[in-house]
Amino acid sequence: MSSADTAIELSEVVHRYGDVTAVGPISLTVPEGEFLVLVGASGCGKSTLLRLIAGFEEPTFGTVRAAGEPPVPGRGAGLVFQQPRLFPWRSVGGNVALALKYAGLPATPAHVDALLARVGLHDVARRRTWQISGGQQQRVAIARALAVENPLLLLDEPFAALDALTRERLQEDLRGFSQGRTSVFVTHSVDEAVFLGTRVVVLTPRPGRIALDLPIPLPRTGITPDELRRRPDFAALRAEVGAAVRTRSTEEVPA
Ligand SMILES: Nc1ncnc2c1ncn2[C@@H]1O[C@H](COP(=O)(O)OP(=O)(O)OP(=O)(O)O)[C@@H](O)[C@H]1O
Repeated sequence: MSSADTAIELSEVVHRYGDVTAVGPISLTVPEGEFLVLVGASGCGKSTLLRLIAGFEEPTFGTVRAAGEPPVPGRGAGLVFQQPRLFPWRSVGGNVALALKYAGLPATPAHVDALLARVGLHDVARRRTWQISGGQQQRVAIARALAVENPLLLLDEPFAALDALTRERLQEDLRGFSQGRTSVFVTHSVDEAVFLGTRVVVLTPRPGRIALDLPIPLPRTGITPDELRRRPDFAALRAEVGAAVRTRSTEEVPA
């Protein structure tokens, strides 16, 4: 693969917090346009890996490259967390406008409206963030992440705090928002991983290493979520990922 096709490259990455080795060694190449999902037991280092890719952490050993360069926090990547982390003193549109400004882009009402329309929020730009639902707040967080031009989307359990129906709807829509972009998504949910990912990586318990690296060759268009979930190959992939998560969760891996 040429480096032009590589969005993210981790080479022999180890990350330690003091004496605790949280991650690694991990080597991983993520091609452009891939939707990579990281799954694993609590504390196995998924968020640490995402923070390394975002440039919020520096690896103790090894190298991390995003678009061929060491990642710079706040540049080139849009982040979405479990909590929407919106500014309550700003309107919905004001939150998106701030992200556009921060990305060095014009924060005109037309730009803001276009981003909100992309995440299905056509008519809430003037509302305060507490006047919209939790699912809508998370859509604003996604719009804000999409404000960066051609962003790498880094999502850390973004739907974990939502009710099941809202979560399903957002999963479905995220498949659309992320089309043509590179995404890395962290979750505990095996079903969510197989539904969203074009590739699923299961991590071992701490220190997080790759236990399973599985391509997900399921159709992404022209099929309803219900049809997709009813396919035998969806069930088979879910079983394979589930087995890897359970196996690795019960083994003792020394720190
Ligand atoms: N800032 C920190 N200082 C010290 N230890 C940390 C720090 N952040 C994370 N850790 C430890 O590193 C390990 C990996 O944490 P991390 O949050 O990356 O795991 P995770 O897989 O995302 O967990 P969860 O699924 O519970 O969110 C854990 O043992 C955690 O306690």
